[in-house]
Amino acid sequence: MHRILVKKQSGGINEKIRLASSKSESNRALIINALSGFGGELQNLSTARDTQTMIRLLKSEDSVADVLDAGTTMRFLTAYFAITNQTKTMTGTPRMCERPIGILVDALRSIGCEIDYLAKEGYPPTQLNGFKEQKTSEISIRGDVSSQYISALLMISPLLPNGLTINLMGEIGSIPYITMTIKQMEAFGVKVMADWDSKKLSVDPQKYQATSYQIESDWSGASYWYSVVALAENDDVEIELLGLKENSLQGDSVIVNIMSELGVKSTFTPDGVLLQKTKANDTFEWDFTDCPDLAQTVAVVLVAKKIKGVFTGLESLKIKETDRVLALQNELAKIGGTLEEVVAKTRYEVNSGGGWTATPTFETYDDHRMAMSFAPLAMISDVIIEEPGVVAKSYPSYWEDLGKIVSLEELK
Ligand SMILES: O=C(O)C1=C[C@@H](OP(=O)(O)O)[C@@H](O)[C@H](O)C1
Ligand SMILES: C=C(OP(=O)(O)O)C(=O)O
Repeated sequence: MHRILVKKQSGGINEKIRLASSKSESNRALIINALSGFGGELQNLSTARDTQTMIRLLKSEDSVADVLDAGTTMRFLTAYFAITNQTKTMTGTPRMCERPIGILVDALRSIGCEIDYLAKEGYPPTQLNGFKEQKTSEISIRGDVSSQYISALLMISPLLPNGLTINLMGEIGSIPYITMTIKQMEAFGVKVMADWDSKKLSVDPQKYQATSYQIESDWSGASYWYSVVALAENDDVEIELLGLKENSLQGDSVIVNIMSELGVKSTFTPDGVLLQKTKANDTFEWDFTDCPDLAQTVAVVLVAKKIKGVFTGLESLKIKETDRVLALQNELAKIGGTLEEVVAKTRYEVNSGGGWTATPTFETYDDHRMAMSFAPLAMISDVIIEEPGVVAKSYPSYWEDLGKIVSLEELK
């Protein structure tokens, strides 16, 4: 078992951090570039394991594609391999094989792809057996389980001989990730007709144009730096995050607004964004439907700063790298916090108790965001993070970067 001690940092901070690149943008650019014939030039591709896995599997001629724990890689490659008529076994970690894929498989089957389940109906591993002819050009798909199914279908749709119309059913989660997909498709010369009032996305048959594409830094990764500033007890704290843009494709850039209520002022600079301390509100309410990956960051900040919170839109958290609601409940308890479901499956309250005295040790549940959300508590006390290597999924240089402002010690 590996553990890392993150030592309390109470001094002033004046630091510039070059943020890691976005794995979400990288994985879309890689799929779209592959569909354009691999002719483009992708700049600032992420070093995240999820992206490196995508690169490896796009090149591999192996009949088995093991995506490890990468959700986008699983969903995007399933659609990509299916539609490009490749025979592949799609698999991943035990947790990946508990993350549903049935909605995507049903949609691909109705379009004309041959796909079998190799273990449990609705879940990986799957066997992709090719695509002969398009059976339909209009499908309906639930929008409340994962937007990744919709992004996966959108990206392959220009290649379908009759194009594709996708009717989105029910609530739609993670919409900014769908618009990110659409904008990246457009950057490669493809037009998508999106009618959000009637929840209809249509794509005519078209060719992607290979192009040069620059990937932005990662706003989800930026959120942990916002935590550092929000939790700092010293007012003399300034961190400039390099590589971020105000007009981002990433919905997680909403962290700017969230943290403006929790004690962090953002000022955009020519190189990125400057974070400074400001006063926090006493209460906080947010709907995370559009930005599920920020929920852990914000929950930790609320408990540590003793700000009472109300969270909605957490439905998808239970089927991510771990059940993030349960993981948060377990670990927040170690700092006197609670995340309580007050209205079944919709409304949660975040409360804080008396705080903590001994050095807390946080488990990470094979979830990079658990490690990265809890480590900034070092602005208040020493903390120990178990299995710190989990950060490799999205932000491999997280500890190296954090080490610029705090002392880290590997424990046996
Ligand atoms: O499309 C993407 O890049 C992602 C979409 C989101 O998933 P869901 O659509 O399953 O919420 C998000 O949580 C994930 O980290 C990345
Ligand atoms: C949920 C995440 O990723 P994925 O679904 O792509 O595994 C994440 O990065 O927080």
